[in-house]
Amino acid sequence: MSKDLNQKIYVAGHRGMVGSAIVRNLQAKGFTNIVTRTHSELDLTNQAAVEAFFQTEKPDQVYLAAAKVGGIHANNTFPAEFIYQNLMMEANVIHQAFVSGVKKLLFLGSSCIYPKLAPQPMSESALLTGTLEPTNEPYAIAKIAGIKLCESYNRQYGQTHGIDYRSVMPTNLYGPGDNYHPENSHVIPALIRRFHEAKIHQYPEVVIWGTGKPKREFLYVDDMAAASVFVMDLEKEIYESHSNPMESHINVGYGSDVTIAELAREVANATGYEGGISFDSNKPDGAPRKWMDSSKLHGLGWAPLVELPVGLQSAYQAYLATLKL
Ligand SMILES: NC(=O)C1=CN([C@@H]2O[C@H](COP(=O)(O)OP(=O)(O)OC[C@H]3O[C@@H](n4cnc5c(N)ncnc54)[C@H](OP(=O)(O)O)[C@@H]3O)[C@@H](O)[C@H]2O)C=CC1
Ligand SMILES: C[C@H]1O[C@H](OP(=O)(O)OP(=O)(O)OC[C@H]2O[C@@H](n3cnc4c(=O)[nH]c(N)nc43)[C@H](O)[C@@H]2O)[C@@H](O)[C@@H](O)C1=O
Repeated sequence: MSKDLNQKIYVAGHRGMVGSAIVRNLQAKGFTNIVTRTHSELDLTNQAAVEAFFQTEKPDQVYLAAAKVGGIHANNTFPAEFIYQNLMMEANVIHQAFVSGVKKLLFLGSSCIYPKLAPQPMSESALLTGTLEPTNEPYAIAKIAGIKLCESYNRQYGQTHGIDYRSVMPTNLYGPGDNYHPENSHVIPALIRRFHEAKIHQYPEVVIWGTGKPKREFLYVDDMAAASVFVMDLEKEIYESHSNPMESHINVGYGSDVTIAELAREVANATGYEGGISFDSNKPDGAPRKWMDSSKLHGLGWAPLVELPVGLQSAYQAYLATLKL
């Protein structure tokens, strides 16, 4: 692990759920030179602005946790924004990082890069072996492009310029800093909000989108941040001993998954809601299952710490805190 606590680290997306957790993790480890810009200070889709930023700041390391992010409905409703903004942010940041001399970069992708019907659990080698889930194909294509940008810059310039750009593929994430929008968020923040409101207003029933049968694997955001810093800081020889240059991304999962119906009962428990639960099968289910094979990362020595019921309690407390702001 790198011991230089003064190296300049740019965390792109530092006000987002994952970016803010990465900043917390780095600060707890004693890193003192963390560079950040809000979206309004630096629009990462703007090539000239990104070039000027990198030429001025010349960071040593980059965590690329900025992205256009949303749940199944947002992905399905705004496909142009998801593909365009993510492609632009990735191309601008990865290229300008390279041009300005950044040696180490970590790109955050997503488990939706894998085919809709990939064998479970999904290993890194499942990439580009089948058709994607249609509700988030544009976002997934952009995330695959991010992986390929990192791989291509490593292949062409790794030896000559000493660069080492890595990609982590997170499973579905949740925790403090999440987006609680009623339609555009992911399932956990959506259900925390819906169950909380149902408890307060004593609604007899909460409606869950889809059939409740899809399975998802959920990882607490501070575990994701820890995994990101772990992968960034792994010695090159150790990282490469577990990866193939043509398959340089690495999965970050929790280890087990639950059905959406089981999740709904967990969220009801976490929020203290005692009414009924029903399912609206007119809403999309999305991928039937997205269970990650995280054995590569576990083999390198990383494991998650936060179990789902504990993480949901913490996420609920974080949601309640947002209501007092
Ligand atoms: N949440 C999840 O379940 C999962 C997330 N991921 C990936 O993890 C990463 C982080 O996601 P998460 O923290 O949840 O997302 P958030 O939406 O919480 O944060 C995204 C961040 O990106 C910033 N951002 C978006 N567009 C721009 C832009 N044009 N210029 C500058 N900054 C921009 C946002 O700033 P602002 O808010 O000001 O717009 C925000 O700080 C993403 O790459 C995402 O794809 C992967 C799998 C699952
Ligand atoms: C992280 C991942 O996130 C997205 O994919 P997804 O895994 O389908 O994520 P989701 O959290 O939105 O839904 C998970 C499941 O839950 C069900 N569900 C029930 N009720 C609600 C609900 O109220 N809101 C939401 N959003 N889903 C609900 C929903 O129908 C689905 O079956 C990608 O687009 C892509 O962005 C990506 O990478």
